[in-house]
Amino acid sequence: MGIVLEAKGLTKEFKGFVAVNNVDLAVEEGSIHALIGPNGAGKTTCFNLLTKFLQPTSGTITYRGRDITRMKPAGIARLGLVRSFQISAVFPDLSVLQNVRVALQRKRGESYDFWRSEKILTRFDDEARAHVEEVGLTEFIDHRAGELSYGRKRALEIAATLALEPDMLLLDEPMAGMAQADVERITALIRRVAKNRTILMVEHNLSVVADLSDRITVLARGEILAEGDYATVSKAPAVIDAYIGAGHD
Ligand SMILES: Nc1ncnc2c1ncn2[C@@H]1O[C@H](COP(=O)(O)OP(=O)(O)OP(=O)(O)O)[C@@H](O)[C@H]1O
Repeated sequence: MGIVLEAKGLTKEFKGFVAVNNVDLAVEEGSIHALIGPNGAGKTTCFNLLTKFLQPTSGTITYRGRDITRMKPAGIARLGLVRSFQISAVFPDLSVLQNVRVALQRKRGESYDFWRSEKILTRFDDEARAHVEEVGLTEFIDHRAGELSYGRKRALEIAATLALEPDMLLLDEPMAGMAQADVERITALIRRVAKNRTILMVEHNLSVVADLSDRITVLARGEILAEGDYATVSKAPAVIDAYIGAGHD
């Protein structure tokens, strides 16, 4: 094992307001690591810094020992560090299979003209089917993505993300807006895709966090309050105070 993703002294200021303040974070290979904290703690900002959607004011980020601090999201995705697609990236009029195939074509199509070759399109189909199966959507493979339930759309989004062959997946509130049945389905799915990958997620649902995470980092006011497994962080007085003081949804 070892550290896959590491941030040191990560800081982000917005016009003098420090949203993330000197955060050190180390994500262990093969683990499920959660970033939690009350509203306004800086989780989203931190996530956007780690996925390179925002540039830090100061600090460094390394992925597998390589400095990625100044890289772009597409560049780190090629290294295997992939952020899950947003729901809006799922094409509602395409089928489940076609959506995953588009993701595969997008990845491979960068340097070659694959569109003309029937054989290669068929090969994409086989690969796409495997990803659809991995997320448990085989029975919906020919359904329009727009007809899927919210939770199944999220599963499709994860299948499209898997098409990019991530070693590490970054998930932004995977349970947001979900009914309990979907929460259970996506929890099982995350556990399954985590078997041979590393996962970092921002998540509000604390029972999901307790259930899934090997390690939890608690942020409040842009700083790390506590870190450890759920039993450890949930007992830390600073964490209890922060959640009670700031309110939580
Ligand atoms: N682009 C921005 N410009 C100015 N301030 C910002 C910007 N983005 C975030 N902030 C501020 O930084 C702080 C942290 O915000 P962030 O969204 O990272 O918190 P969070 O922990 O994700 O909160 P939530 O749980 O409510 O999503 C907040 O006070 C927010 O108002």
